[in-house]
Amino acid sequence: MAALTFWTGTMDAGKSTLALQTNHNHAARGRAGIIFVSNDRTGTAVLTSRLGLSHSAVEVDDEFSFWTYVVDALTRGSKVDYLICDEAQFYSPAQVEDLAKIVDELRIDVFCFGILTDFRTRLFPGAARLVELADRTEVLQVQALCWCGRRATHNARTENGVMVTEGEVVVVGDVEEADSAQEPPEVAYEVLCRRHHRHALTAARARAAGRLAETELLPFD
Ligand SMILES: Nc1ncnc2c1ncn2[C@@H]1O[C@H](COP(=O)(O)OP(=O)(O)O)[C@@H](O)[C@H]1O
Ligand SMILES: Cc1cn([C@H]2C[C@H](O)[C@@H](COP(=O)(O)O)O2)c(=O)[nH]c1=O
Repeated sequence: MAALTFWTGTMDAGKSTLALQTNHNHAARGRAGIIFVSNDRTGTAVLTSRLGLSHSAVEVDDEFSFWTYVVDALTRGSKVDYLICDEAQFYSPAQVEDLAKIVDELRIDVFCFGILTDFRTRLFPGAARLVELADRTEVLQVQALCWCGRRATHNARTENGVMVTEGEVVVVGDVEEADSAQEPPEVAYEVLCRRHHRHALTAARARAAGRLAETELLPFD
């Protein structure tokens, strides 16, 4: 039975890696899949993992219709057994509804990967619709860690090294450890536990305050 599965986790949790592994495992058994992505941080129409793997993909923009794309492919005689959908938080609710329709009406497996919440801790509309519609929502087992050692649950955005909680929701970027010897990046992300997100206490701020050496850091729980 086809299913809509949503794999989620913070930034840097391994979602794109799992997306590529999922594609590899299904393709290795002769199943035919299509890979979709939206706004990958390395460019257009490519799905990349920080572990170094990458794969060409179909770029999903605001106008894109999953339904039309897949029905066209089937009409042309292509076999489609599954879809891999990365950066799914950027899809619109209507696009997510199309994915559910593809599962139900065309009996194609859909595997989605994306973060749940933005830098303000609010759900992305696409991720919210996925949680509402998915047959299964799974959290990645690999834990991204806050600088304090707790499980990272939130994505923080920094601008010139300072954590911000206001701004455009979509700003493509990477997790980057600010190097004290260099200018901090204009925009970067850092994963934090809830407490340190609430306190806007990034690794750089903690280091500056001498907190990293204190009891805050250990024990890991
Ligand atoms: N040099 C490295 N050695 C081992 N693992 C790494 C290395 N660099 C990154 N990773 C792993 O890659 C993960 C990020 O994978 P990626 O698929 O790009 O994440 P996501 O799509 O969730 O943002 C990190 O959580 C880490 O486990
Ligand atoms: C929190 C947050 C993230 N983004 C962007 C930054 C990255 O380009 C992607 C997440 O990619 P990853 O593969 O999960 O690391 O999302 C954003 O635009 N707005 C945000 O609030």
